[in-house]
Amino acid sequence: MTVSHSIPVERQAFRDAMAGLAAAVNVVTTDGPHGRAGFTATAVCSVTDQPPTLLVCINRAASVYESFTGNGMVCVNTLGNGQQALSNAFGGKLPQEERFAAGHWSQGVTGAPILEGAKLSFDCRITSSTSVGTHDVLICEVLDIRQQNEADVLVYFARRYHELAGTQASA
Ligand SMILES: NC(=O)C1=CN([C@@H]2O[C@H](COP(=O)(O)OP(=O)(O)OC[C@H]3O[C@@H](n4cnc5c(N)ncnc54)[C@H](O)[C@@H]3O)[C@@H](O)[C@H]2O)C=CC1
Ligand SMILES: Cc1cc2nc3c(=O)[nH]c(=O)nc-3n(C[C@H](O)[C@H](O)[C@H](O)COP(=O)(O)O)c2cc1C
Repeated sequence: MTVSHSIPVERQAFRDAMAGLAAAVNVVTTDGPHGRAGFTATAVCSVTDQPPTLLVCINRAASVYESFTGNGMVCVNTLGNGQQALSNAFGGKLPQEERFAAGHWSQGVTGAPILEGAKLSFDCRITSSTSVGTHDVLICEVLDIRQQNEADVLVYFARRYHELAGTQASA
């Protein structure tokens, strides 16, 4: 293996490499005094199970950024098969009303919109955040989990969507 510390990795080379990482697709939502908002995110992962915590990376240039940091509450809705249209709606430049018109919503403990029919929904409170480059890493404590759908999961890999078959195993 060749290791070099002197040659900076170009942005496009990083993206091309990251396109080789398969990731779940999430519609991340918020609501509160700073408005209802949502965006598509693949930069989501588990941090610790005590207390149950996940992270979400959000671009500070996104139109939704102030709503998320201002409200301090998020719901991470993990998409299942057949929900690519929702991913596209929340990943594009559509106004928020048009994004939310693409789905049906309820509310849980945090007030953030819960997507009806999502595979999983994690209702969370943002406990801290750290700026890294263009993004903020939001540390989110999970207050409630809804497992809504046993269907296949939607995966984003090689710049397109895939449906991954199989039921989820429990420990
Ligand atoms: N962390 C970051 O700032 C970004 C990371 N990426 C990573 O590189 C891979 C390839 O990306 P692309 O070549 O753009 O094609 P792509 O087709 O995979 O990306 C689709 C769209 O999602 C956006 N996107 C994906 N991940 C994002 C992120 N973490 N933050 C902000 N926007 C994001 C892209 O900019 C693009 O508009 C992505 O799948 C992702 O893993 C891509 C863009 C930005
Ligand atoms: C598959 C996919 C994954 C994305 N992942 C992220 C992400 O993890 N973090 C992020 O900040 N933006 C991500 N985006 C981009 C946002 O969804 C997009 O910038 C936002 O919805 C549009 O921003 P706007 O409201 O400024 O138009 C992703 C988009 C797509 C299509």
